[in-house]
Amino acid sequence: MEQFYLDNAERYKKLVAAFKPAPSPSKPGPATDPNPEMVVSARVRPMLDHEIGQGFPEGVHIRGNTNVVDVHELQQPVRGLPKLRSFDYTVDKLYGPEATTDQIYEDLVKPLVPWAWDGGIGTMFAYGQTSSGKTLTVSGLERLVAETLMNGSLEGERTISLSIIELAGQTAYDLLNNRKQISILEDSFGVTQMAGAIEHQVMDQTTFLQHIEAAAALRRTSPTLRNDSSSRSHAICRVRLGNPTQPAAKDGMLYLIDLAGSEAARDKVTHDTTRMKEAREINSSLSVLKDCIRGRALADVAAATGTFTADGKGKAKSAAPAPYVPFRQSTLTKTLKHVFDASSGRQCKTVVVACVNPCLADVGASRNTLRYAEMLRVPVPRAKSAAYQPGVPATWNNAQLREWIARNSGTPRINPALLAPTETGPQLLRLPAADFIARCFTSSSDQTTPDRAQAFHAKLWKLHIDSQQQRQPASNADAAAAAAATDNFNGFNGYSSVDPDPNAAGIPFRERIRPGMVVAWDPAKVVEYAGFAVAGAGGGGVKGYAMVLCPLSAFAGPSSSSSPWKGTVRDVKGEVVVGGNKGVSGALAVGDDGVQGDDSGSRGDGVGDRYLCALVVPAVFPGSFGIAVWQQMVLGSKQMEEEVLMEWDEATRYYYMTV
Ligand SMILES: Nc1ncnc2c1ncn2[C@@H]1O[C@H](COP(=O)(O)OP(=O)(O)OP(=O)(O)O)[C@@H](O)[C@H]1O
Repeated sequence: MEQFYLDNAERYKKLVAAFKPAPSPSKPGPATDPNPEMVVSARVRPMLDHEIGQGFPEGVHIRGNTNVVDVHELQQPVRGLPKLRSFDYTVDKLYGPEATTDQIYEDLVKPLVPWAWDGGIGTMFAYGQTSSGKTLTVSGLERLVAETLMNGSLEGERTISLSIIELAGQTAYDLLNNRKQISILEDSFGVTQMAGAIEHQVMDQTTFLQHIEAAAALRRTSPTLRNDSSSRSHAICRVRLGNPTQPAAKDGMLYLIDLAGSEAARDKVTHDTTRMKEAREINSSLSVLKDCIRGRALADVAAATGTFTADGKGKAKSAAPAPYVPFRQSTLTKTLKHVFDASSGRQCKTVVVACVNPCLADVGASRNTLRYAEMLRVPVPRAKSAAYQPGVPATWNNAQLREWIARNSGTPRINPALLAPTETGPQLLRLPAADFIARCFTSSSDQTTPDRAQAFHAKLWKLHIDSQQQRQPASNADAAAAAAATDNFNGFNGYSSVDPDPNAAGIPFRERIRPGMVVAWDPAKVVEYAGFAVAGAGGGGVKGYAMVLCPLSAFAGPSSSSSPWKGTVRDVKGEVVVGGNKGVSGALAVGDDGVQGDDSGSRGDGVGDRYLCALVVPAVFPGSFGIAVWQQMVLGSKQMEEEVLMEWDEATRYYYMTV
C-alpha cells in the first residue's frame, strides 16, 4: 500500500487540491452544544522529516477555521485511475501542526487543575496510533501541571501525592518503584486500590518533574515491552490532592493518561502471536474505555437535564434507564473506577486529546483515531443552557454559586469551596438534603447547628423556587405579554397551578374546581386505584395529592345508543371506572358511598361532584413530585380536602409545592 501511495502521490495531491467539501455538515443532528464537562479534541502533528523524505503526502487536512478534519484516502478501482475517498470528522477542539502543547494546556488541561485542587476529579486521556505524538503531548502537559500545582497560584494548602503506574494487558506495574508489579483491587467499600503502588508526597516542582522523568525513562526501557514500544501499554499518572484543613473532605484527583496506541495497519504484518494478543487486549481495553467515557458523560447529561438522578438510582417512572458504564470490564477502567462510576456522586471533568499522524501511509489508523474521538462526544441539548441571572440558582456556574454562598451563609461563614467544590447551581440543588447539611458541617467552623444548615439549605431552595416563579420571559414581546398576564391573571405564568383569576383567592376552592387544579385528599381508606398503588395509603396522616383533569361528566363514552361502552369511563388499563353494567371498579373506590357508577354531577351521596384526576406522586428529589397522567382516579369534590399550589421547575424537571 505504501508503494501504491508513493507511486500515485502526484495524482493524490491534485485530487486533494480539487476536493470540495459538501456545503452542509455531512452529519446533521439535533441542536446541541459541546459538553463543557467532557471535551474531545484532536491534535494533528506535523509531518516528520523522514515521512517527507520518503515522499509521502499529507492525508489529514484541517478544514479552515473549523473543528472539522478531512481525511483523504486513495483507492485503486478495478479499472481506471486511482480515486479519492474522503471522510470528515468533527471534534470539540482541533489543533493543527503549528499548535503548541502550551496552547493545548491553556485551553483544555489548565482548568482541570483548580477543579481537582478543590476536590473534583479531572482526567486527561491522550490517545492515538503509534508515533502520533501522544508521549510528546502528555509529557509536556505533565510538566505544565507540575508548574501550576507548585507555583503558589492556587489558594489554600494541599498535600500533593503522586503515583505513576503502567498497565500492560492485565498486569500493572509501579513506575515509581522500579516497575514492581502491583495489583488493582476493589476493597470492601467499593474503592479501587492500587495495592502495592507507592505514593510519593511531593513538595516542589523539581521533585515532581524528577518523578515524571524517572517513570518515562523506565517506560522507554521496559524489559517486558519489546522493541521501542512505550505505546503497547497505558501509563496513568495520578495526582491526589488532600486538604489538610478539612480531613473529612474528599481528595481531589487529577489523572493524566497516556493510552496505548491503537495498532497501525502497516505494523501488523510483522507481528508474532504475542504481539497480536497484545494488540487485541489494547483494542478491547480501548473499546471498554470508550463505553465508559460515553456512559459517564451520558449519565451526567441526563442528570443535568433531569432524566434521572446522577447516581443512577431512584429514577422517575417515565425516565430512560441509566446508561450502563462497564468499568469492571478492563483493568484500565477498573483502575479509574471513580472517574466512571456515577453512583460515587463525584463530579468529573474529562478531556480527550486524540493524537493524529497526518502521513498518508497511516491514513487508515488516523481514521480509526478520529472515528473513536467522534464516538466519545456526548453533546448537551441546547435548550438546557441558560444565561447567568444573579437571582436564579439554576443558571449559576461553580464560581457564581460560590460567590452566593460566601455572601449569604451568615456567621460563622460556610466555606464555599467545601460546600460546593465543583458543583454548579443546578448540581447543588440536586444534592440530597442530608449531603448538603453534612457538607455544611465540614465547611464551617464549629458553631454550625443542624437547624442553621437546614435553614441555609431552605434559603437556597426558596431562592430557587422564587426565581422559577418569576422566570424571565425570553423576548420583549414575551415580557409584555407576561406583564399583561400578570396584571390580569394573578401572577399566572403557565408554570404553576395557581388560579389565573385574581379573584380566585376569595372563593372556596370547591366552587372553582378546574382542570390543572391540584388538591389534597386522604388516602387512608383507599389502597389501590385502577390497579396502581398510592404512596401514603393506609393512613398515618399522610396526604395524597391529585391533579384535576376534567369533570367525570366529560366522559360519557361513545354516544351511539347501541355501543356497549355508552355511558362508561375507562382508565388507561381499559377498566371501567364508572358506568356500564360493571358498576364501580377500583378507580371509584374512593370514599365510602359505594354507589354504582353514574357520571352525573352531585348525587347527594356525600361525595359531591366527581372529577377524573391524575395522581401526583413523590419524585426522587426532596419535596419534588411528578404527575402520573395515566394513573387516574375519580375524586368527589367533598373528598378533596384543600387546594395545593404546585409549580414546575425547569432545572430538575419536577413539580414542587409552593405557597
Ligand atoms: N506536535 C509535534 N511537533 C513536532 N514533532 C512532533 C509533534 N508530535 C510528535 N512529534 C514527533 O513525532 C514523533 C513521535 O511522537 P511520540 O513519541 O510523542 O509519539 P507516540 O504517539 O507517543 O508514539 P508511541 O506510541 O510509539 O510511543 C517524535 O519524534 C516526536 O518528536
